[in-house]
Amino acid sequence: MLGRLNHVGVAVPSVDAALGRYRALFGTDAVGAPFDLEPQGVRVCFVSAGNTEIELIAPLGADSPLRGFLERNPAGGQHHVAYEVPDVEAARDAFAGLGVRALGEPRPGAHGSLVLFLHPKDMGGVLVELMEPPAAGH
Ligand SMILES: CC[C@H](C(=O)O)C(=O)SCCNC(=O)CCNC(=O)[C@H](O)C(C)(C)COP(=O)(O)OP(=O)(O)OC[C@H]1O[C@@H](n2cnc3c(N)ncnc32)[C@H](O)[C@@H]1OP(=O)(O)O
Ligand SMILES: [Co+2]
Repeated sequence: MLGRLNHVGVAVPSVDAALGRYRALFGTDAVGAPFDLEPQGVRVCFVSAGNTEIELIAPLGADSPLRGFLERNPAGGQHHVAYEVPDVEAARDAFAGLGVRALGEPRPGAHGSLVLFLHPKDMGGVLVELMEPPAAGH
């Protein structure tokens, strides 16, 4: 049901403040440029980690889905894992058949392709992001 691990989401209080640490950990060239994804309520920066990526995310706006997580974990922490699936809606239906709840509707994510989240309480305590493979160049 799940394909390649695309990224690991790491919540931080401030993406921009975290960049120095990630440049030291992975090298300057591995760290992309931060950008705002307002419809998803997050500021994002991707860090290349060889066979996958780290997605640094910080809250953007009062209704950000990260607010509760950062209240519980003020220093930040590992937030979600994102797996590629060929068709997000088909995957949602397959998971629904297993009793796994989707959170909201499919929406364009940080790579421009459709993403959808599965409830951590139905996934062994892990917030799982389903994402369609990004187009070349994303
Ligand atoms: C889309 C852009 C980008 C991309 O890759 O393209 C992103 O990845 S953006 C990532 C941010 N967006 C989201 O996370 C959207 C989906 N998330 C949500 O809808 C909420 O964050 C939700 C419902 C997972 C959690 O909401 P909230 O923090 O308000 O907490 P709740 O009280 O409703 O939590 C219920 C229950 O779940 C546990 N929980 C919460 N977050 C996580 C987590 N990240 N990992 C594991 N478990 C989590 C929480 O502790 C509660 O447990 P309980 O035992 O009931 O206390
Ligand atoms: Co993500």
